[in-house]
Amino acid sequence: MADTGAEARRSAVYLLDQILGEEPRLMSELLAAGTLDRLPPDDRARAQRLAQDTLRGLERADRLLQKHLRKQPPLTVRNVLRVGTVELCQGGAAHGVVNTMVNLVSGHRSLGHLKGLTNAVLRKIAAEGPEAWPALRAPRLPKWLRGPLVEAWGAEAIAAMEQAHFAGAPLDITAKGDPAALAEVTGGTLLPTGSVRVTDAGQVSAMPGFAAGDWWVQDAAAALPVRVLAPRPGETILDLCAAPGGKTMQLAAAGAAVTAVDTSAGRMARVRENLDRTRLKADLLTQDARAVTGTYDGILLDAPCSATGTLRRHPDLPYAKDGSEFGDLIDLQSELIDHAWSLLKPGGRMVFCTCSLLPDEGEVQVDEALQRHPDMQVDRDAAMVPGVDSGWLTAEGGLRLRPDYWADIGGMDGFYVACLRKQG
Ligand SMILES: C[S@@+](CC[C@H](N)C(=O)[O-])C[C@H]1O[C@@H](n2cnc3c(N)ncnc32)[C@H](O)[C@@H]1O
Repeated sequence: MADTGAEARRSAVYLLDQILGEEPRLMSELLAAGTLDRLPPDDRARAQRLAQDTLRGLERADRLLQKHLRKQPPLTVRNVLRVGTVELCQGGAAHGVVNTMVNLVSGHRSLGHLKGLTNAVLRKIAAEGPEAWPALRAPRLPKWLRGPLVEAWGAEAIAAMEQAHFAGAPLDITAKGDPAALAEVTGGTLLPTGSVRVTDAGQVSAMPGFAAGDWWVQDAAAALPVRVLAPRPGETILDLCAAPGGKTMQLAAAGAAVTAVDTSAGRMARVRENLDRTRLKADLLTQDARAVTGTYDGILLDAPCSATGTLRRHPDLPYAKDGSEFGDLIDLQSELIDHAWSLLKPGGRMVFCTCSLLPDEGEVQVDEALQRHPDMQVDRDAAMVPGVDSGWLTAEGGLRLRPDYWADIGGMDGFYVACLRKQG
């Protein structure tokens, strides 16, 4: 009989070998390089889900496995055991999971001799893992990231964020038109801030209204910067660091005259595809935002950042990164703020945002920008859009969004958003 899960499991192990290997790679890079392209769509989705679930539960899986391993096997076998453990503990049928995993190891050129070990260990996990799993703590962030985050938000908040990371994320979508109608058509829930949340979505491109361009995928927190900017029809809006274009589509759908800028030609091609599908218009410039000229009524600066707010959706990031690039990103963000400010009309407003949990990429950036630009003020009222909790307002007047907020309805990505007004 054909082993239906074999290809997806083999590919999940391959993804983990790359993400957790000596030269760690991000899942997004691996997917963009076509790693899973040869698989049919179902297997591709399953491989990705298995790899992500395993990364979310890695600490728990390793805890259970360590009892049965006298010494660490090679990385590929460890990853076979990890994927198997997570599947078994999340209700996977023991026979299918164990058989496939043993076959994966026995068919491997240099690891075949470890098939007995794989079989023995996974049988023990199948017997005791599902009961032990829920009692284990939510996996912790690696030290390099946990340290600065505990310093910023305190140990209790970080424990709550780790729960949110472990829980993963539902699918959030933004309507081109009426969000209440979209919630009805998709069977989703209308969130207080106007996004629609869909649980158990299945294949996104097969959902009603996708092909017609009625909506796009965008986390509820990521949809807030444009709501704070509140573009009006006909206004000239510069969208800096625009790809893949979630916010560009929001700006264009509001009727603004949008100029969208990004350095990456590959990512800009995705903005074009997204605009074409949704039948929305924007002028696209593939260049460094620091070289843009002209003046604009409003600016959205969604600066490149550590992306530490998106770990619910990107559990590979804490493993594939080590924080060594934070300093350069922080410097780039302040250069982008300074150049963007020079392009804003007097009386205009600029929304600065990052999908980061680090204050150095949010609150501190704004505090420092206020020192450098005497004509800059934070517009606190602009941040209070419908559905936003006043407790999310920060001392300097921005919004701090965290993955542990809205815990009872599925959380949100971590984000920082501030509306900066230029004196008229
Ligand atoms: C956080 S993502 C933007 C997400 C996007 N605004 C959206 O809503 O879909 C940051 C983007 O900044 C771009 N970027 C990085 N450095 C840049 C620079 N110096 N000038 C323009 N874009 C840059 C990256 O290519 C990346 O697409």
